Amino acid sequence: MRVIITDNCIGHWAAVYVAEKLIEAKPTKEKPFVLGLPTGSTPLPMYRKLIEFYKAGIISFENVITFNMDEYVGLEPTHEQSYHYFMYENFFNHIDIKRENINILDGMASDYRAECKRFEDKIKKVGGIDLFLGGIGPDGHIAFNEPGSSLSSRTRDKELTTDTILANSRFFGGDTEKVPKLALTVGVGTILDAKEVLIMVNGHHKARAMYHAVEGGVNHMWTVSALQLHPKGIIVSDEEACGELKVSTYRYFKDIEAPNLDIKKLEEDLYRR
Ligand SMILES: N[C@@H]1[C@@H](O)[C@H](O)[C@@H](COP(=O)(O)O)O[C@@H]1O
Repeated sequence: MRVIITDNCIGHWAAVYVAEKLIEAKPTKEKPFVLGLPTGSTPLPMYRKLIEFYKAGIISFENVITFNMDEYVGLEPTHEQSYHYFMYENFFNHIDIKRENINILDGMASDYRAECKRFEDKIKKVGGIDLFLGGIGPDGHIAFNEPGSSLSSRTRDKELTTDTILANSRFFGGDTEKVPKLALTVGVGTILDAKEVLIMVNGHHKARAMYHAVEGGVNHMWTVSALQLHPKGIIVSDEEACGELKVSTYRYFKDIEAPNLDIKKLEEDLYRR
C-alpha cells in the first residue's frame, strides 16, 4: 500500500493522479477508461481540479465510463442531497462525459436487488473498473460499507449506522430524521476488484480510521482496512488524519514518498506531458 501524506492538498494530488492515468491510458471508444467515483466533501477539490484540467485541454472524459460508489435510498435524483444531484452539479455538468457513460445506482428502484445486480453486471460488461476513487467515514466505511460489512460483499442495500447518520446529518440541516436510513452501495469486494484503488482520508476525526487502515489488521469493523489486500492500493491523506499513526510509520511513508509530494511540480509535469 502507498500512503501519500500531503500538506492539505488531498484532492489536488488525487486529481493529478487521475489525469496522469487518463493521459497514459489514451482511452478510445473501443477501449474506454473506467473510473469508480465517490461523493462527500473530501473529493470536491479533486473534482474542481479535474474540471480545471479538462478546461485547460489536458484531459478529456469523452471515452471515460464512470460508476458511482453509492446512493441513498428514497431520494429523487433532483433532491439536493442525492448523490445523483451532487455528481452532476459538482462534476458531470462541467466536463465532456457522455451521459450514457455515467452509472449511478438508482435509489428509487422498486427492486433493489435487481438494480444492484444490473450495476455489477454492467461493471463486468465494460471490463471492470480501472481506478476506484473513494473517501471514508469516521468509522472507516468505504462507500456505505458500514462496520461489520463482509469484506467480500458485492453491490447491495445497506442499513446506515447511527454514526453515519449523525455524520451525514450536516448535509440535511443537522436533522438526523431527514437522513435516509438505507443506501445502495458497491461492496468491499466490488472495490477490491478494481485494478487500482485510491482512498482519500482527511481530518483529525478520521485519524482512528486511518490507523486501522494502515497499521491495524484487516478487519470488517473498519472496512477501509480491506485495502491492505489490494495489490495497488493508495491512501492519500492530510497531516491531521495521521494523528494516530506511529511516528516511525509516518516518517517511513513521508520519506519514501518525498519525491511525489511536491504538488506544484507534479502539476507542472502534467502540463508538460
Ligand atoms: N457514502 C459516503 C462515503 O462514500 C464518503 O466517503 C463519506 C465521507 O464524506 P466526507 O468526505 O464528507 O467526510 O460520506 C458518505 O458516507
